[in-house]
Amino acid sequence: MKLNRLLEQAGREERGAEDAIVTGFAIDHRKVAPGTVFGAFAGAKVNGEDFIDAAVAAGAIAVVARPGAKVEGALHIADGNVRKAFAQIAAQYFTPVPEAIVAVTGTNGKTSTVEMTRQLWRMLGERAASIGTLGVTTPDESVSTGLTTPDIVTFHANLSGLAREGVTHIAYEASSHGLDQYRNYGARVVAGAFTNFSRDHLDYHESMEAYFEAKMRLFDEVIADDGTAVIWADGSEWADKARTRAEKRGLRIFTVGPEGEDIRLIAQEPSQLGQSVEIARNGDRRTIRLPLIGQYQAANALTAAALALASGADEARLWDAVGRLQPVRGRLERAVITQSGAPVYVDYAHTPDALEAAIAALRPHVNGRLIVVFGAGGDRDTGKRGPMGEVASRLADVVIVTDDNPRGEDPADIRRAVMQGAGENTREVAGRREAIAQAIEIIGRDDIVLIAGKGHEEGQIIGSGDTMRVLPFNDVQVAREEASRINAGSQETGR
Ligand SMILES: CC(=O)N[C@H]1[C@@H](OP(=O)(O)OP(=O)(O)OC[C@H]2O[C@@H](n3ccc(=O)[nH]c3=O)[C@H](O)[C@@H]2O)O[C@H](CO)[C@@H](O)[C@@H]1O[C@H](C)C(=O)N[C@@H](C)C(=O)N[C@H](CCC(=O)O)C(=O)O
Ligand SMILES: Nc1ncnc2c1ncn2[C@@H]1O[C@H](COP(=O)(O)OP(=O)(O)OP(=O)(O)O)[C@@H](O)[C@H]1O
Ligand SMILES: N[C@H](CCC[C@H](N)C(=O)O)C(=O)O
Ligand SMILES: [Mg+2]
Repeated sequence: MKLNRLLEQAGREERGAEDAIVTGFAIDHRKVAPGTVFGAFAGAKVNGEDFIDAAVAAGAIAVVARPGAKVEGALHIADGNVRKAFAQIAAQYFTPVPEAIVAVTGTNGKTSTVEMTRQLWRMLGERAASIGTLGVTTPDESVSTGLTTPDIVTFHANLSGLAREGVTHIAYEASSHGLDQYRNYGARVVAGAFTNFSRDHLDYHESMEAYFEAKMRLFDEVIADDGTAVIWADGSEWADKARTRAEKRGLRIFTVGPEGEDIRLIAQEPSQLGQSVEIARNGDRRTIRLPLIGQYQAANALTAAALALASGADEARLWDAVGRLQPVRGRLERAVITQSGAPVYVDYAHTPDALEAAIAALRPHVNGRLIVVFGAGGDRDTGKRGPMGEVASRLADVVIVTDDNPRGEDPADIRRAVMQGAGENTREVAGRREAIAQAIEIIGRDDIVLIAGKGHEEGQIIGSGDTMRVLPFNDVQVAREEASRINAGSQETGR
């Protein structure tokens, strides 16, 4: 595509050589090829401007950079907001895109909600995909990207690649990091949901207000002018604030939840393998049998239903589809039933609020003790560790604090920080496999084990920088292995 045509479409004033043709986009100079538009971003680790010369030498024909940056040998597209300008131009290049794009933000529930939205669309006969922590999931496959919101080039390339494959509906996860860095800016988003807001990522955002501001970029800038803001309305202060922001922008408001006006959650009744959910919608009451346990999963399912409605789904068939939702990988997933008949669940709770929600989800199903195994990730928000210890210790019966992804930190230091918030019912066990084994060893017939924090993850990240290693580790698999090892051992000893 001609560079000048692209710039014109993006509403830019700059013009390059008449015959210049754009062949791609890159934000890493090592990915520049002849004809690339390079984005020089000032990052957390290094300054992309240091690589402008190298990018031009590799064939970049235009560089999006701050007005003060030095660009020689290529067109300087100067903008004070480099990431946003780059996203706007890239969006003109990567076309077509799916007709219905929706986004989900919030501290917890993004992955679950995008996955459920994808499932609903699929049951309604659409060719749907999702992009998020679980990777890019299409009608045919699932591919990991390593990030919740991929980088801007990967994101746009995926949108247009999927559209070319015939995907018409996409739900993506808008992480606060992604929103803050305009990693998903540019494409037309017809609806966006705000699930909830609580403590996380304060290593990056520094204050709850700054973290909230990053999330609000979804309503302020990402959703299309005529789009819909879906808000989980639970009466919390943050839900109200989110609503005010969406109203200010002039978006259509769709509220769902116990305080919701468009879908009101009236009652939830847990059953053996799921729950019945009573809602009011357009003056009618209806009960949905949801094959998923836990209040939070109902919240995510209803938010997904709201997104489907906001993007034009046929309501006559929607509620039946909600009743057929499948569990999301690593979210209250039952890993194994031990020899004693007690289940072991794996969940991705890695914030105090999520731990509380996961424990609350399982509580109605426990007659004996709820045993929780978890830790906290290294090189991430340190202030959430004590509160996670406190929540688990207060709400579970037995707590085993162990390692998550230690990254660049000493795992003993992380465990100690978690233990600070915990009480008498909590013990510390180094090594996640050993901790899982100990939980399964003490499980009784009426007990339930919850292994929290890593969910679907396939590896354990140890070390950082050049010494970083990812050791294969999946909680579901380890729980199965330990359960069968312990089972075999007890048969041998005749226990
Ligand atoms: C702190 C953070 O968010 N960092 C992300 C960010 O990097 P950055 O812009 O700060 O980049 P940098 O490494 O300082 O480099 C600056 C620029 O120079 C370029 N560069 C760098 C080196 C070089 O040799 N040549 C070159 O051109 C880089 O490509 C970059 O454009 O942008 C990169 C590309 O988009 C991301 O890969 C990177 O994610 C890092 C690896 C990361 O760990 N991110 C986590 C914290 C994250 O984003 N998590 C959220 C999930 C949160 C949740 O689920 O709740 C996510 O969305 O995944
Ligand atoms: N609606 C919700 N309210 C409270 N907690 C929730 C909710 N949905 C999920 N959780 C908890 O948060 C965990 C993570 O869920 P999910 O992966 O859907 O969230 P996420 O927002 O994508 O997380 P991440 O920030 O890591 O991408 C779940 O395993 C569960 O413990
Ligand atoms: N998306 C989350 C994942 C945390 C998962 C947990 N296992 C950890 O490593 O901290 C984050 O980047 O904070
Ligand atoms: Mg996620």
